[in-house]
Amino acid sequence: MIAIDRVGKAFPLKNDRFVALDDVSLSVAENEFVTIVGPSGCGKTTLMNILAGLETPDAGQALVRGSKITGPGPDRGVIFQQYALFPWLTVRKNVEFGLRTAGVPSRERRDRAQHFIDLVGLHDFADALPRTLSGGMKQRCAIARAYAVNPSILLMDEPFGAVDALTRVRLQEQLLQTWSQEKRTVVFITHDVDEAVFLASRVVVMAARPGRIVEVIDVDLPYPRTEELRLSPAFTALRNRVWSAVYHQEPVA
Ligand SMILES: Nc1ncnc2c1ncn2[C@@H]1O[C@H](COP(=O)(O)OP(=O)(O)OP(=O)(O)O)[C@@H](O)[C@H]1O
Repeated sequence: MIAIDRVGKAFPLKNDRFVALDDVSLSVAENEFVTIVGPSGCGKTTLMNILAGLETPDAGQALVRGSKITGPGPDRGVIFQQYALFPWLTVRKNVEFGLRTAGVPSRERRDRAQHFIDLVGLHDFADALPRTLSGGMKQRCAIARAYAVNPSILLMDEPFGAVDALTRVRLQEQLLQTWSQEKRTVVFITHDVDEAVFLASRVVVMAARPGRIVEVIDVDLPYPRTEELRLSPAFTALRNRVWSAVYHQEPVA
């Protein structure tokens, strides 16, 4: 579905260049949920921007279904940490927004928006303005909006970074519930090791200087993922493994 093939990206520094990504290769299967975790500056956002079509690699290429990514496209929905909702539009109008620009007729627009508003549990807030919603609700609205245009890929960059710990756990469970009902290929970036393991079927661990993949860890735990599972020894063992891979990285000589 997604193929990242020996991608490299450098940014110019004053008298030097900063290698944000060095020889990064990764394949993501259709409807797979992959998380990317790593320390600050390891190139996670740069990689996401390449997949979103907002940056181009200097070396290698990124492909979706065999076609090179050359720009943003409706096959990929992007969700950032900032909620990026239009403050003057209601939840419903925010969710309908992408459908309107895609020229979907109003009846279908309304039905599709309602479906995804219900799916993320915002039915009672469909006509509310974003400022009246909590951070978690805003992010659920952003997820509904991304889903509504029916992308086959969801690219999520620290989407739950701005909410409190308890809300974050709820949002993770809610996202998995949405995903299990409407499967998509998901690439999800996070700093949070627990989040990375809880959500994914594979965790990609990156390191900095240069930005690269150091390990890909299979999360061999069944879905649906429950609170019980989060407290299980199997989860803890995997979490500890990912933690070590992230926090005991050897700098490259
Ligand atoms: N447009 C740019 N120009 C110069 N340097 C850049 C640019 N974009 C990113 N970088 C540098 O590339 C490195 C990787 O950045 P990136 O945002 O991809 O890392 P990250 O892993 O997402 O970090 P964080 O977790 O802190 O968001 C950083 O050191 C950053 O300073």
